[in-house]
Amino acid sequence: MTEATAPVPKLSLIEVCSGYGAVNIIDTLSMTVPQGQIFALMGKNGMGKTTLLKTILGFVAMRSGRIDLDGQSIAGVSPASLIAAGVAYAPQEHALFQDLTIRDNLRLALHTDKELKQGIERVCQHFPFLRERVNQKAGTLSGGEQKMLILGRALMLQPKLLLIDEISEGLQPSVVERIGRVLIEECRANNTTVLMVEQNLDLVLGVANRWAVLKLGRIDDSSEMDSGSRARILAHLKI
Ligand SMILES: Nc1ncnc2c1ncn2[C@@H]1O[C@H](COP(=O)(O)OP(=O)(O)OP(=O)(O)O)[C@@H](O)[C@H]1O
Repeated sequence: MTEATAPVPKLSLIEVCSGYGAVNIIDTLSMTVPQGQIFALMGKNGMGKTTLLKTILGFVAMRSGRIDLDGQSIAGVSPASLIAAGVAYAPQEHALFQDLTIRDNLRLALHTDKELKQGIERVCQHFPFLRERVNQKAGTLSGGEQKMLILGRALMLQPKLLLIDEISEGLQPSVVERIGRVLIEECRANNTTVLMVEQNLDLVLGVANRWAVLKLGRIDDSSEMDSGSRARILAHLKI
């Protein structure tokens, strides 16, 4: 009898440590993000969520442990090579060039202008308000509109793995819902895997297949999304 082989996860972290100066912020953290799923990472302020995303991307050095993308170690792989391999990042802050136009901010996601027209069209289908405003400077968009542009730019190259940092912060409920729909559509259309750091529980409950709570640099709890998830997550996040 042949044994069934488990599918290779899109991303796996094994006993990863990273941090700043003498302090480890991420502390022997292990987690697995399955292919094609939306994985929500939650946790109180300062627990290391952004640091974890930056460690995956190589912006913060991994001190020990192992990170695999499609089963292959990404130790020493530059952020630029990861982007070329289909990884995209929608950061929490300082993400846009305020004095560049929306078109030029979107263009920055690409290696060449060959994909520009098609990419802008795809982003404008998700966020139609951008269509009439592509020549406007990004800095003239409202905070919420800028968040949509940040996500749009991360989607320009139809990423295989999308890392998102608190995209819903400060957004009105209808925009949060739109973002949720966009993420679900991208996953269905392109088999995109999403790792999202998120504080908005309704968004997480609406889109995520799995969730984890980060506490002091480690996974404190994790589960597939089910009927008990809401209460469990709330218990972790209460002050
Ligand atoms: N560049 C840095 N140098 C030193 N310490 C840092 C740096 N960046 C973050 N930290 C510290 O690392 C810890 C984790 O920060 P991080 O931004 O990863 O947390 P977080 O869970 O994303 O928080 P939040 O929910 O508030 O965004 C915090 O104590 C923070 O002050």
